[in-house]
Amino acid sequence: MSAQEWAVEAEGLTMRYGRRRAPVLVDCGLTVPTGSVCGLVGPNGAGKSTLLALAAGLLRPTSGVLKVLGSVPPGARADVAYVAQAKPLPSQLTVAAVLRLGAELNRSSGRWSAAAAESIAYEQGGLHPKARIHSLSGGQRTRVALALAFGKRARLMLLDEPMADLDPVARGQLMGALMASAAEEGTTIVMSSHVLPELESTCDQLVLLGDGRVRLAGPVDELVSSHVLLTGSGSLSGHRVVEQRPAGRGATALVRRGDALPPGWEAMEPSLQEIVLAHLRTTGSSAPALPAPASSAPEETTA
Ligand SMILES: Nc1ncnc2c1ncn2[C@@H]1O[C@H](COP(=O)(O)OP(=O)(O)OP(=O)(O)O)[C@@H](O)[C@H]1O
Repeated sequence: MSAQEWAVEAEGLTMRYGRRRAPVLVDCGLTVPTGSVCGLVGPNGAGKSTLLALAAGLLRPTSGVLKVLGSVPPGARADVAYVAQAKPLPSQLTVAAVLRLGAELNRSSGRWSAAAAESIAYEQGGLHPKARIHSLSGGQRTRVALALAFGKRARLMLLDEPMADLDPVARGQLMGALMASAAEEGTTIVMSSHVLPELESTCDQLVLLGDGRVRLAGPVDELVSSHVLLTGSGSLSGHRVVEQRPAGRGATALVRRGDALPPGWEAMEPSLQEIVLAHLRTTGSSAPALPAPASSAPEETTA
């Protein structure tokens, strides 16, 4: 793929908040193809919001290369919509005024769609145009933030846990709108989330961060086909084991697909959720990032 075909590309990306702090992201390399829907997962504190804020141009990397739509952020700002986890909006304004502000701020791009923004806020969301932001619930505020993102008709949407405070109907509705935007307009979507089933049904790319590093990244179908879920017992020596857990009298193990099945084990195709959970469980928790080892390749244990 040429550089133009990556919506986001990072190489050796390192970020620390202050010289004395441990780095939050260490030597991260990843690519997100244009037009893809990419799930960004990782434990609390893994650096997902930091990565999205870097891509939005709100933070500067400590070192390494980060390009968004071919430019160093915030170079492509006009083509990027960013919805932060906190969804900051002017609390005294009405919903209609916020959407007017969105139209004003995006006038120069010529791409603003009042219809797209209003559809999310009013038709689908039932918000009153005269409602003030401070009077809205958390989920309703999220809807306004997403309405702005849809109105912008950006080429890339960077969404930080966009569905976290939405009810199940609203989640389905807005995920549907995101998928339609990706399918019909080729919008690239990078979305952090802890809701794995939601990602499984929507994402074609995945990036898993852990301990400040990219632990797993690539097309979902390749990630699934490169793993096998084994049940049984016996030695897994020589196999690249991601995680092994006791189950009944034997064990289940998620391993990287190799040439031959080990004797005594039955193989199944794992779900994306099983793969992500296994990597998350073996990646550690919300501990601070470790100093950089030599490579950012996915880490596995070998039994
Ligand atoms: N402004 C900041 N100043 C200093 N440290 C920060 C700042 N923002 C984030 N951090 C630290 O960077 C690390 C990664 O935080 P980040 O919010 O990127 O993680 P996350 O993966 O989005 O977590 P979560 O799933 O909980 O939202 C955490 O250890 C956090 O304390």
